[in-house]
Amino acid sequence: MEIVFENVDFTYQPNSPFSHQALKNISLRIKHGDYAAFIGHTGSGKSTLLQHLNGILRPTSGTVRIGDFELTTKKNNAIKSLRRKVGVVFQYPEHQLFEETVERDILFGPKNFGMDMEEAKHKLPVILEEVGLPTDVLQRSPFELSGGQMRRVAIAGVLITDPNVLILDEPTAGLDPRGRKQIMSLIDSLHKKKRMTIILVTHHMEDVLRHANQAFVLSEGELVMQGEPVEVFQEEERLQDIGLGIPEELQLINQLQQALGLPITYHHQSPSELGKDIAQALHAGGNR
Ligand SMILES: Nc1ncnc2c1ncn2[C@@H]1O[C@H](COP(=O)(O)OP(=O)(O)OP(=O)(O)O)[C@@H](O)[C@H]1O
Repeated sequence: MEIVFENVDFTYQPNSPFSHQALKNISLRIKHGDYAAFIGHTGSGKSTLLQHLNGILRPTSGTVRIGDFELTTKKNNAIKSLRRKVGVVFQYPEHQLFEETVERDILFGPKNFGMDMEEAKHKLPVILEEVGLPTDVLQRSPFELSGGQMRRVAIAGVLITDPNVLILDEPTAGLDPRGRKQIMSLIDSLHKKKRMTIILVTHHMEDVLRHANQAFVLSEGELVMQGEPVEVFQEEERLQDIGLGIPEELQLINQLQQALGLPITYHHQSPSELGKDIAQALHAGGNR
């Protein structure tokens, strides 16, 4: 499902003294199977933009196309089928887990969408395996689980409706570094194995660099930069001007390049591979 925004404006409470334009003339394209990351300072419009992707909000003007579905200023009855195909894991999803058992929580979506419940129940073990939870978790209360496990339950609750697009608004907020790494690698595996389009909002620039293939930068409701993360992060000064930084590994590379006058290219290495590249560049520099 390709996602296209064409000249999208969105204003909260139009025609009121509290009116606020949160999106300004946004045009963008996310191809099927992309891993897109949205970054921007707080209040830049990221959540507002995400809410257009499954019809929670509709543009004040302009068009959002998601596959065959067109979201315009007019109301549309097909919104429920869109919501099944575009799953959203909101910020702090554990605040929306409210059923007595994990099983009931995961089955909330299928029930809401009027899906065949026997079929949905049948899928539970597979979905649990995909998100890395044991089956005995099903009869436990969601509130007995760790933060990372609760995020997995929320992701399972979205995956069970079989979406093509998975949207995650700050999925690692409040998790410790280990929990964050686990959730990011779970998202990676969903992207690769299920060939889902991933749309991520995050404040962690390292995660954008390591995982996404497209970065979109919002500032004051405008899309100010877009491209491959490594290209976007080359614009360090522009990013600083809008209150954003670049990942630590790129800062390190930039500093080394400046100090030593040696070219070091980043191409999605693990830290140890990056270390080797730097050592090689230093060695080559020393032999010049
Ligand atoms: N319901 C609302 N009514 C009026 N203004 C709103 C509403 N929701 C958000 N806004 C405003 O719209 C702008 C964009 O908000 P949004 O939540 O999309 O930003 P964000 O980039 O997701 O921020 P954060 O990183 O803090 O989640 C902000 O100025 C915000 O105050």
